[in-house]
Amino acid sequence: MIPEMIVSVELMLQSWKKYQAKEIEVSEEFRLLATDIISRTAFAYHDVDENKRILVQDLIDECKTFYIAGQETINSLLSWTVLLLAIHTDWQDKAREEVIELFGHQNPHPNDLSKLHTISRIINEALRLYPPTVAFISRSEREVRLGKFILPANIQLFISNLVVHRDPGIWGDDAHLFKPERFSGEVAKATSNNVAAYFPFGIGPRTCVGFNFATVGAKIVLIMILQRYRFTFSPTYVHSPVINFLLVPQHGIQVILHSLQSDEGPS
Ligand code: HEM
Repeated sequence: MIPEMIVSVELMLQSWKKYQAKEIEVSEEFRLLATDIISRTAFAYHDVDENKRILVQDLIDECKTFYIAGQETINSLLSWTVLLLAIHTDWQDKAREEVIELFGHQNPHPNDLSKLHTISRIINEALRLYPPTVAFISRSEREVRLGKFILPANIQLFISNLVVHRDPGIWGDDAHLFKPERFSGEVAKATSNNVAAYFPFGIGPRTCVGFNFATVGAKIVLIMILQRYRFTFSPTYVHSPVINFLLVPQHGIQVILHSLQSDEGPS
């Protein structure tokens, strides 16, 4: 899965060469990238045993689910993360130092992805402030006590992680600020022992099946961008997060790219 992800990112970065020192709208770029990554990874199933092959109708259904659940969520995560790093260039520099220390200018190696502590904290904090899926619905199977409330069986609960993720009672008075260092220890420490207060991928038995795919994918994309570019906030950007099913930037995300190396780029 990782080699296919790397090919997709390389193709995107090839096309970025024409934006050197210019503004680029990354949100649309990441939408196309996410489509390409999912196409290359999820649907290359060609088992020699015909009985094990996926049925065409099942394949179509899986395609719909994965494209809908996966494409825009990854796009949203990458877009907000790039925006936050374009604003907080100190964190961008720290992330790049970590990348260069681990991978130099080579493509990322799967074995070392777990050593990316700074980038993991940045992704966690981006998902806290801008969770792509801001809310989801669960159903109570039986009567249940929730704090001072008794919830009857069979009701639908609208659960918003966005609200909980920004609650100063849990995260402190700086709940609205980008501070990846919150995640330098356990989630329990960041949430004052309310581990269930951080759930960008949902919670419980229906938690997101694409969690690993999305976080590994996001790390690879960020590593490969950071190796090649510094990016800064563009004055044309207008901050307008809107909930259009997912949390998206209404007017896209414009940043300025500054190339860090010759036209050849990393090998
Ligand atoms: C940053 C990226 C992503 C975020 C924030 C995210 C978030 C979520 C959330 C909040 C849920 C609902 C969990 C619940 O109801 O408790 C969910 C479910 C799901 N996600 Fe993701 N997701 C992401 C990426 C992906 C990707 C890449 C895929 C597949 C390629 C995917 C596939 C699914 C599927 C199939 C479900 C339904 C699981 C079920 O109902 O059993 N997601 N996701």
